[in-house]
Amino acid sequence: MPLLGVNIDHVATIRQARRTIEPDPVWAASLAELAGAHGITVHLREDRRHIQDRDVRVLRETVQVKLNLEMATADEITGIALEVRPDQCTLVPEKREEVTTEGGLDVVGNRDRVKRCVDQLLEAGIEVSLFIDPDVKQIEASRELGVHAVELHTGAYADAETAADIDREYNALVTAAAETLQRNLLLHMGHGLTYRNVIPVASIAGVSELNIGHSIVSRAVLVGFERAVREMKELVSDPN
Ligand SMILES: CC(=O)[C@@H](O)[C@H](O)COP(=O)(O)O
Ligand SMILES: NCC(=O)COP(=O)(O)O
Repeated sequence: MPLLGVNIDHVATIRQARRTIEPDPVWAASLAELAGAHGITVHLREDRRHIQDRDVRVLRETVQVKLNLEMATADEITGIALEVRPDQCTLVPEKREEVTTEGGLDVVGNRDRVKRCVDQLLEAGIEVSLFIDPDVKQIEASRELGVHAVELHTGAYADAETAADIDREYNALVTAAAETLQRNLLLHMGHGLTYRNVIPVASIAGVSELNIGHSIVSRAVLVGFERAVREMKELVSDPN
């Protein structure tokens, strides 16, 4: 059974829409833990559009399950990771103008830069995972860097619309999963997984960690909406 890492980035997205203090992703992490999450994932983007430095530092103090920090290979962020020491760092590509992480890290094309970051993290005793497309060349390049795991980007599968496209992208994940396991790398997967598309991915043999965020936060907003309105209505209808 894969472990569930809950990505709480988009709790912070709602907070940053007003640059206020709520909702606090630290509280969301505690609730996720109480609900049985095996891990908490946050992506400290260089542009700080959602998760902030303070969140990562407080989460390091409060999270009792695995804390997974997603990060670019940038020196500034690597410095924060080395200071905060999450249990795991997942290296991801970043583009300022993207809405979300569009593709996997190009480990083949950026070997030296990725290696420099990986080496520093491994030396500090932090587990390292590389967020890559389901591509055998990227898997092999990841293995050569001595990382613990790869996280296969499930976005193309999640975005596929026709049955043929879904099948093709799913088969690519299944093949890449087998290639990953053959190389004795831990197999993680994530991005764009939802309540509708997760079951086939969770069923892939050997997947040990799924990181899921946007869909959980989206559902939380809706399943909590009625109660939130009721509670506000009680306050305004009976202010005394
Ligand atoms: C790397 C990844 O797949 C997710 O963490 C995703 O990056 C969430 O953050 P964004 O939606 O800001 O990309
Ligand atoms: N690495 C994937 C992740 O952490 C969550 O991605 P998403 O579910 O928010 O698309």
